[in-house]
Amino acid sequence: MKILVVEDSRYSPASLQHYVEHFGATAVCAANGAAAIELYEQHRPDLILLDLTLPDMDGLALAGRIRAIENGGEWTPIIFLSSTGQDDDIEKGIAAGGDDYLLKPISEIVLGAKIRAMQRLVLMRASLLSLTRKLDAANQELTRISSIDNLTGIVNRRAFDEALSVEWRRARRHSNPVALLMCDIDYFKLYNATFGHQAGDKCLRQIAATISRHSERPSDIVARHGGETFAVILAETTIGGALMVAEKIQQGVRDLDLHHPASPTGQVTLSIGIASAAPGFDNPPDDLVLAAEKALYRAKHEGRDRVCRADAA
Ligand SMILES: Nc1nc2c(ncn2[C@@H]2O[C@H](COP(=O)(O)OP(=O)(O)OP(=O)(O)O)[C@@H](O)[C@H]2O)c(=O)[nH]1
Repeated sequence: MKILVVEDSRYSPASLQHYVEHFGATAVCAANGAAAIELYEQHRPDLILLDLTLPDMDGLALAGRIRAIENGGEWTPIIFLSSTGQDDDIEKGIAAGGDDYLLKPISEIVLGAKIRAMQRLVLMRASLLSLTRKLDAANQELTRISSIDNLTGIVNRRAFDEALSVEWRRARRHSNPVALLMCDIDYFKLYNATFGHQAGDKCLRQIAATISRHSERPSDIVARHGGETFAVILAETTIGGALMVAEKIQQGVRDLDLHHPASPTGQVTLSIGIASAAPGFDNPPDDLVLAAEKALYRAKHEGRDRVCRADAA
């Protein structure tokens, strides 16, 4: 334990330092406020013993300065040393950010007891801080896990809804369009029936990776929207831009050359519905989803393995 001892050494030569070291702690000594601040910044002690009367500044003011320097969540116990022990002094000391006080001349036994008590608090606080940090990390991991689809590793429907809503509001602020792609694997039921569920899962992972690879901008968000349906949010993208991305994705899937004998093309293909809209105050993001879904439905209806566009309201 490191203790910063701040007192005018002219009046109590080295005795406090002696006591502190007697308790197995390391003493760092300052004879005035300016030196105390410097040593505090340099050593970040575990405890401060602070005389109320210093040659260059008031002990109360120094306590306030130290509290102002501490980082958020940091807290160094301060014990004031008072020669009067008047209620007023004590009250002011605690109000200035102190935690306890000691009456001068200092009793070695009382000092030892207070150091032990503060040490307990410091240890408790450190373990609380470490627990809080672990809890924060666990919470972050939980949030990450709860937004990821287990099978494909891309974001899930819940995170998609959230992301679209955030993007929608951002686009409204900047008067930008938002585009949405709804990509659905053709005849996937038959794929599962032909090759089994495990092969179906593998196919879903490959399609997710291919869609992600061709959604190149950092702001593009690829999500698993449902069983074999994937959604792509494209920020600041018009219907023309969305069409280009959709065609790249389709080509990427064709290039995978996944054998699908039950499909008329003999390959795994995608049908894609695209929509783009400029968010206003009276068109919710659901309208964009609906428009892209309608376009996807048309792509299916018109024979699959194609991109259909719709203009959202
Ligand atoms: N292997 C696997 N299959 C899934 C998963 N989620 C959904 N499916 C299957 O995806 C199939 C989707 O079938 P449908 O909605 O009839 O669509 P489709 O057979 O692709 O036909 P179209 O979309 O009209 O071309 C169903 O058989 C689901 O069981 C999954 O996580 N893994």
